[in-house]
Amino acid sequence: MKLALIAHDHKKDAMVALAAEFLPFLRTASLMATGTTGGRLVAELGLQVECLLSGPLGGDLQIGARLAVGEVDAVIFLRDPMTPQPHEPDINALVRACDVHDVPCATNVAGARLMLGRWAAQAADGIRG
Ligand SMILES: O=C(CO)COP(=O)(O)O
Repeated sequence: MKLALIAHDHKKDAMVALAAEFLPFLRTASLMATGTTGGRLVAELGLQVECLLSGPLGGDLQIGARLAVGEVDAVIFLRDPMTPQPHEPDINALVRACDVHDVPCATNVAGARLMLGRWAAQAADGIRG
């Protein structure tokens, strides 16, 4: 499973808590993230994460480009709906790329829990054989 993880500043604590909740599964996944989000996941949870550019510097676009060529299976993008972002066009481009390529995209914790819960259970079933 190739997962992209992205969180706006006010959602970064929630992303770290979510990742902690699903740590065993996430350790088995191939992770990429925008720069600051990824840095926190590495520093606070010891996850292996390919850290791309920070979102405002083009990280969302990098993830969108990777997704367009089949290198991303799902996106968890904890957006902050209350704060205007200078790179709003990049954010929209990434979410649009998910829709164009029919890649699952959770934009809040509840949706992300549903996705991760299902995949974690599938992975556990696979391990049980
Ligand atoms: O701005 C972001 C996504 O649009 C997130 O970027 P950072 O993870 O670098 O803060």
